Amino acid sequence: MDAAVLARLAPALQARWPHLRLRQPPAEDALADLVGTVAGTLRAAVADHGAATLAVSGGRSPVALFEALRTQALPWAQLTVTLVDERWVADGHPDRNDRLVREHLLQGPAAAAQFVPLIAPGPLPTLAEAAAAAEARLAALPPADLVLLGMGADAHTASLFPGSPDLAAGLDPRQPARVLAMRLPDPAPQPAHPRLSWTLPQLLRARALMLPLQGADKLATLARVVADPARPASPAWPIAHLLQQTAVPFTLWLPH
Ligand SMILES: O=C1O[C@H](COP(=O)(O)O)[C@@H](O)[C@H](O)[C@H]1O
Repeated sequence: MDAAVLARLAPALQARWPHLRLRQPPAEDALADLVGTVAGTLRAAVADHGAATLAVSGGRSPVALFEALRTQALPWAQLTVTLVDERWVADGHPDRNDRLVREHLLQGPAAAAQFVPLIAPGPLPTLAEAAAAAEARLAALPPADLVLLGMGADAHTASLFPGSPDLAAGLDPRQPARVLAMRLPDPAPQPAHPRLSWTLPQLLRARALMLPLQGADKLATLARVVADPARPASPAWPIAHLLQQTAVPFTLWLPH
């Protein structure tokens, strides 16, 4: 991404959404800053109420964070880890977000954490059955102490995809469901599996939201979201629904 566009992004974000907590550490400190903040938030939650719930995103971006986080001295046995979205594809498939979490986060001492996948291991249920089972599993969990969000270059977050026929339901502030089946828009983004996704109200039950953003394409998208003069929180920009809200502290990492 053009350095000049990046230089304008942080001030533009802060002007539009002054409540956002922006972090822009030097490149060599970026991962340590992110891991330290995540670990500190989880330790504080355990100190406060004896346990912590961390909800993570899938995709490829979190791999470095997961591999660094799992080396942290955390009270792993007091942690519950879950996912904000899942791809509806067979158990063990390389595109499954739970596989990513098991392989890159829940290793070594971190394996002591309780993991609550959105789709149970075993034969793949129908999408509707998977959504109903995920709803029941999430209902049994306390609100997340921390949600680690991801964002696609199309401005989706969790699996709230622009153009999905299920997006309006997912972004409805009165939506009672914690998780919904999300059919993909046409043309479908890759990997083109239908999804399960946390809804906006479920994301906003969290105590903290964090988004580490990297990649020129995603920064360019964010620049377009901020520059939308009329309605940044439109169905075209699912991420903006989280950036604009003031109920839950939102920390955003930008590259330096
Ligand atoms: O499909 C997904 O995309 C987003 C972003 O993924 P990335 O590969 O660009 O990091 C991710 O946050 C979401 O959990 C995932 O299912």
